[in-house]
Amino acid sequence: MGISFSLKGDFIKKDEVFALQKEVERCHYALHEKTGKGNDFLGWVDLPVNYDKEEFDRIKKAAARIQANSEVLIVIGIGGSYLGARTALDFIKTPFYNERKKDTPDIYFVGNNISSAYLNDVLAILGDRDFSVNVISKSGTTTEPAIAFRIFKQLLEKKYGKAEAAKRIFATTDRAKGALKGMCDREGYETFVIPDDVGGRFSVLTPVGLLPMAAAGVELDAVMQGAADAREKYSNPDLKENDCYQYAALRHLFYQQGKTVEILANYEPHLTSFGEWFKQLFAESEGKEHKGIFPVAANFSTDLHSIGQYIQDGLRCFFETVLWVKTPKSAAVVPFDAQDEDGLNFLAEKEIHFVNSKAFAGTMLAHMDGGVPNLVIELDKMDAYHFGALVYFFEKAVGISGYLLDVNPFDQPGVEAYKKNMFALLGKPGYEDRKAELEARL
Ligand SMILES: O=P(O)(O)OC[C@H]1O[C@](O)(CO)[C@@H](O)[C@@H]1O
Repeated sequence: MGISFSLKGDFIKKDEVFALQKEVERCHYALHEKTGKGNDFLGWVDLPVNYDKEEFDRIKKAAARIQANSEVLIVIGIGGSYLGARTALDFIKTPFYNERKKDTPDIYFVGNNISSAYLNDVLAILGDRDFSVNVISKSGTTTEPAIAFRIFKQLLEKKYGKAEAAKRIFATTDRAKGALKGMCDREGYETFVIPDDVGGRFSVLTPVGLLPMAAAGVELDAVMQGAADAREKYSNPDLKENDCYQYAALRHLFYQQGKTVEILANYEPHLTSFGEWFKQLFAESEGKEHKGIFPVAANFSTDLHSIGQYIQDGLRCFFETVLWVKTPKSAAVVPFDAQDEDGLNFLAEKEIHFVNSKAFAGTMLAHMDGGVPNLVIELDKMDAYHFGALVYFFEKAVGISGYLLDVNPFDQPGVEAYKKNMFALLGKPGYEDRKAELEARL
């Protein structure tokens, strides 16, 4: 499997890492034997081999129907009900997926913010093209997707009539409970299940991520194979043999040294949204009890010209994890220029990826010289197989890392605070006292 991991420099000695063997082993067995905190949300551990095959086929059939009758697929969801599919398309296809000539529908993601301007822009881009909707919400009551669903459901019904609209709505939600599930049963929408034991941020390999991927023509079998191979590879409790556990252990050691921020850096714009997915996975899993590494993402070399200064010379409170892709999706060379006014002819006819690789190596050494530890995850390429594998690598790593930190990595109670305030300020019935108290503070 084409993923490798290494610690660069000597910020931490190998022996210090391996000294965590017993601790890591405890976390490993807590995950695999389901005896740790949040153990009712461990469905993702065996998901790559233990998933509903009948539903998997149904996803492919639904995707084929969407491809046949829709020029656009509107995907509605937020957080884990959105970021996995978004990053899969960018990673496996391209961030220019919608602009590319293709025989699969354009895909637009809505319901991941509360901006009327964003919604209006998507409506304008959609125009009068034929479309379908995939609404994704485990709870069915999340404000952002619920508002968007109202809008696109009404648009579908106006355009096609209620019966035909119902055939164009695909809902990915809880098996039995929730507002969305109730609506699906009543209206006859085709539904796909977010398993009870898989939380939102761990749901990319469920129908949450798989239906939009399939609609875009991604080979789902390759995604699942990558994840299954990663599951196998990272199931060894021996820290010396397990790259994923070494990554988790190193994060823990850096955290103990006061490195409270992790920058996930990449050198491919196809990985920008992977950084967004990573941020949710780690922030919701570890940021609790006033503990946890704060995850941020950076896109190099772009951001070397913005936050690069801070990384080199600012506070020393972070470490970097660099995602490096060995083989780019396509190649190009630096052209020769007879004038050579920019002095770049020494690079003429050289691969642009070669230049990128030297930017990566040079940056890593500069940042390490500046006191920033570097971890490197090397990926052979960006395809469906490696996407599945990389997703599993990070999911397993955050499980171990969260247990090392002694938090429940599988809940997210803190997310409720803003929702309660928002509902109170919006005047939701039942929140009257809170509304008065909050308004007095504004
Ligand atoms: O699928 P739902 O229930 O709409 O929730 C969306 C997201 O909201 C959260 O519950 C809180 O951010 C996430 O964990 C989840 O991914």
